[in-house]
Amino acid sequence: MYDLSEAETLIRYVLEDFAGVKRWQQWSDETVQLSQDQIFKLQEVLDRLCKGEPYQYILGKQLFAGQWFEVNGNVLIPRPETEELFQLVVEWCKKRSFAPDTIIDHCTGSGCLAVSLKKAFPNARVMGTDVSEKALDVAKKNAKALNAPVEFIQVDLLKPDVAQHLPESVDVIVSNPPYVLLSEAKAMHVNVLKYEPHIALFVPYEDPLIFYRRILEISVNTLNQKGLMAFEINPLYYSELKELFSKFFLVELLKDLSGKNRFLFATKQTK
Ligand SMILES: C[S@@+](CC[C@H](N)C(=O)[O-])C[C@H]1O[C@@H](n2cnc3c(N)ncnc32)[C@H](O)[C@@H]1O
Repeated sequence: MYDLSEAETLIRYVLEDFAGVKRWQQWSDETVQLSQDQIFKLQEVLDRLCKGEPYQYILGKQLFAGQWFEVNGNVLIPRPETEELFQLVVEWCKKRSFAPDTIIDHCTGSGCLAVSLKKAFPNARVMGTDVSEKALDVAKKNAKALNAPVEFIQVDLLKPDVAQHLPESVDVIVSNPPYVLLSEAKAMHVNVLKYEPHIALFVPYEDPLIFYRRILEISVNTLNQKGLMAFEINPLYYSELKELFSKFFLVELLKDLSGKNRFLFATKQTK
């Protein structure tokens, strides 16, 4: 379901992208005559929308941190919470006048975090990892289109040999890994389940901490003293995650705009 302003924005994008009706034409009093071909394209879009396909997959793009990212059914549609994570990481660094040299984004998907971080810290070496080759294809396209040289590598974080592919010293590690249990699926929107990649949503073995434990394991010795590990988390497991990371790091939980414990920041030094 869309609210009124979302629906209006969507209609404007659809008119522009699929029927070639420019923004100024949409605002002017002039009548725009659509061709048969344009009407056919609009009908096609309407059919897909009526079936519940997310408009981002239909348009093939999503705005994230002020930039358009290409998306398709092989990548999760970047969420506003993840944009909040990006902003919080940038603020954290700026507040400390910390210019990271090396940044890793695990489970990069569309590359939205990795590419945005490269834009925010152009001098940093930025890497993005993902198990899905098809997701990495999208991430690479986004990095190229947005002129953000990011190194993308295919790794399965759950396999033992991951560390050898990663730098030995890292300043910032971010991740929005899969964090939903299959048992939570019934509470999810049917269109998310139908159209978004399940590998991006669900944890294997019904283990909600699996990716965090693994990223912690491969990063505990490589994160620099002044560095930051920042995660998007499932608010249902914030206390277990806090306990896990507190064994090695100073931990701060941050809330998202809807007031949920959505982000975990782990550092080696005092705030
Ligand atoms: C929640 S999505 C996040 C995508 C993107 N970072 C974002 O925030 O929009 C999780 C990503 O983890 C990847 N993934 C799933 N299992 C993985 C594994 N075993 N190793 C590495 N990446 C994995 C998925 O392919 C997916 O792109």
